[in-house]
Amino acid sequence: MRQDYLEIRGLRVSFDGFVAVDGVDLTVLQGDLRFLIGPNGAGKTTLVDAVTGLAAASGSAKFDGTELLGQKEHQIARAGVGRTFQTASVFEQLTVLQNLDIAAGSQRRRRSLLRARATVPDSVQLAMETTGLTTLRDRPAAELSHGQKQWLEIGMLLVQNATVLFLDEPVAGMSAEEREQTGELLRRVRRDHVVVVVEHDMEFLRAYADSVTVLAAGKVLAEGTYAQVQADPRVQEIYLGPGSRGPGHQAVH
Ligand SMILES: Nc1ncnc2c1ncn2[C@@H]1O[C@H](COP(=O)(O)OP(=O)(O)OP(=O)(O)O)[C@@H](O)[C@H]1O
Repeated sequence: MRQDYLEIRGLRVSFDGFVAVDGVDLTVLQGDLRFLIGPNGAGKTTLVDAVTGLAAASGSAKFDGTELLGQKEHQIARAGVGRTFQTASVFEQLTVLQNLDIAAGSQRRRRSLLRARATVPDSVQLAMETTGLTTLRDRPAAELSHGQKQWLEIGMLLVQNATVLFLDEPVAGMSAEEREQTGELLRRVRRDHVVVVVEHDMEFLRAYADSVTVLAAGKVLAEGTYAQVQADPRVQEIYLGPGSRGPGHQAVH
């Protein structure tokens, strides 16, 4: 079976002379649930912004042979690269199904979109099953829990045929049960997606990360399994250990 991958080489982003991402190389394979961690200001969000067309960057970021840098946001989305934001950007007054329909670019006219429908496109049905939202399909998004909104956002990426998923702190603010369900959801989607999770929650990371990349001051500080990076003295010093600027010391998002 073909295995998709994202390949970032020499990625560099600067803001008025301040280098936020400083020559990052990162390869993420389909099936490998990758977590991207590091202190506040390490450059994690800026890296995601660069690859998804929100920040100008130099170097290279390729997916499926396509160079993403220099392309517009919508072109990058069409190339199969999607992201979520910490604050879910779903349409609150529309139902789960309607949100997914819109994300799928359904051609149905607005009036028919707002009417209950007899059949649901396969891609939308599959996304509801994958995210566990099938029984909530006719609920307005406003009535969903924080966790369910995050899953809906992931579902919206799936129906857009995103193959590379960047997820920004998906479990922030979730209950313990929702976190576990999110972990299981990520395990399901990693099988046929390239998944990069930006996260500060170390318990979640320990439970679900296949591999971890640690960024610090715009550079890759360490990479490996959770156990490997956790044991790395440089990571201890900068992020995980006592006295570091690590997760125990993060501002609450
Ligand atoms: N638009 C911008 N203009 C100027 N500086 C910026 C801009 N965006 C980010 N930065 C700076 O770039 C650095 C990296 O920020 P970034 O948000 O990528 O870090 P992060 O690792 O995602 O941090 P956090 O964990 O707090 O989200 C920070 O010093 C930040 O202040």
